[in-house]
Amino acid sequence: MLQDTIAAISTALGEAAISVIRITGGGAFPLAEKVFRGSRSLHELQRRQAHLVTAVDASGDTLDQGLLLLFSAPASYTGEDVVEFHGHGGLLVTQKLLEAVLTAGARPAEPGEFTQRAFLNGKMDLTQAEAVMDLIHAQSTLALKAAHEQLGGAIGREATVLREELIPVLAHVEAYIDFPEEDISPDTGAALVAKMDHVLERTHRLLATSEQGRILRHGARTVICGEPNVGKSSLLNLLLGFERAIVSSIAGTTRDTIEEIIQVHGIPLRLVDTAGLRSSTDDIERIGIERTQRELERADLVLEVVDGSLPPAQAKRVTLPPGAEGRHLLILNKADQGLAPGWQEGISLSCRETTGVDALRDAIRAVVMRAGTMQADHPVAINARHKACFERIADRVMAARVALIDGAGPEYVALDLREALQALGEVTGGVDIEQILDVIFSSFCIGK
Ligand SMILES: Nc1nc2c(c(=O)[nH]1)N(C=O)[C@@H](CNc1ccc(C(=O)N[C@@H](CCC(=O)O)C(=O)O)cc1)CN2
Ligand SMILES: Nc1nc2c(ncn2[C@@H]2O[C@H](COP(=O)(O)OP(=O)(O)OP(=O)(O)O)[C@@H](O)[C@H]2O)c(=O)[nH]1
Ligand SMILES: [Mg+2]
Repeated sequence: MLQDTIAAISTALGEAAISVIRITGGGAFPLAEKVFRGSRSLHELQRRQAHLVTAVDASGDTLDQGLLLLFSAPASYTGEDVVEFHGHGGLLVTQKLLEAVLTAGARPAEPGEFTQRAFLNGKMDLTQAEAVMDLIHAQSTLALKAAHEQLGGAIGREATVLREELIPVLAHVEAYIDFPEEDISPDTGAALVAKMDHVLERTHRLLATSEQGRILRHGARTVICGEPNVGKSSLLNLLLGFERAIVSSIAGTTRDTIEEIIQVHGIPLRLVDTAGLRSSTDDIERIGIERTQRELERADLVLEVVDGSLPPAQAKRVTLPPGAEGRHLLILNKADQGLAPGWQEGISLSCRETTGVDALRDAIRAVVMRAGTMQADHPVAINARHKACFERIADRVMAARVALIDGAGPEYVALDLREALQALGEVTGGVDIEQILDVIFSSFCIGK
């Protein structure tokens, strides 16, 4: 596949020690020849080694001095010829470098285009390409771990296992279409059902990681709620480690919801500070309170804050939406003023003296893990796209299973299995029908 040559600044824009410009495509080397001058001509340069060169613009004026790296296809990130220039990280110098590279004939790369090329050139499957972005966006240790697993091909390997289990089943069923005088014997039928059951089991295990995938990628939605003035914003600031939200002794200080990502024991939490819950006549405050109610409904975790220095009878407790009990923690704040008698449960904590935070972190981990969504020992975590594919796979294999048991005829069973394989191909982006034909005609023996 002949691709045009693209270039981009691959490092963040701004003042930095170093910036990297990447060029990929069939024209990368001739183009680099025009922009980079070294002690030797480019084609003599050792591949995959750093060489000190000078970058010049179209009129030969020096732009920067830096390190040049050449990767010859296919041994590169994209699988094409790749040129990297590592220059001085400055906004203007880097932009001028990119301009020089574009003037020399490259096209500006679209977002993700380097990785897209890596995928198109077979350097990685779709799940690995997705993992590159997960890795960059990871905001917690566990999210990072899951991204590394996926980048290493964990989901692709699962898909391969499922494919290798389904293809012989399909091949077997297809064989009966070609020989209509033969029926699928009960023994064969039972064996095929057993194989489908195994596929279903594996698929469901993968599907069970989708909640974990959502939390790792977007954070567990953690809503801090409670009456005005109990210290909700103080708790947000304490967990964040800096003064994000305004704290004051005036009740009703927080009116809008504030969201920040933190990590607790490697789990990303999307913390939401809310307006204190009370009946209010102030329109703006009322809207804030309604918003809090909505947040509570979609929360993965509710941190209910009360003033623990006051007796429980004086606390107006939050009404939790149905089903939220298991993902709720009560926080008895202001413990520095002494805990009032009567509190039966709850984590005593002082935002002022920063005590009780470790106990809170442990309790948060326990709740998120207990909810059954996070599996610390299972770092694979599918995303929403994978989930849709695996749901279709489970649905189609289930349909094939029913068709087989009902004696619907091999062509119906085959149709469902083909659809399952199609969905499976979509997971990794390698939909390939040839593979099935190959199995039928080479490894599968019909001459019983
Ligand atoms: N300077 C630089 N750093 C980078 C990248 C890059 O493109 N440039 N990467 C970009 O995201 C990541 C590293 N990913 C890479 C993956 C494969 C190859 C590569 O050359 N693969 C060849 C050779 C493999 C080998 O020698 O073992 C290949 O697959 O054939 C390079 C970078 C992170 N760091
Ligand atoms: N003694 C003591 N005071 C605290 C503690 N935590 C917060 N406060 C004080 O309680 C008051 C209210 O704190 P905020 O964090 O603004 O309370 P809030 O729940 O966000 O209040 P609203 O946004 O108005 O709903 C402030 O004066 C804080 O300094 C604590 O642990 N001990
Ligand atoms: Mg507040």
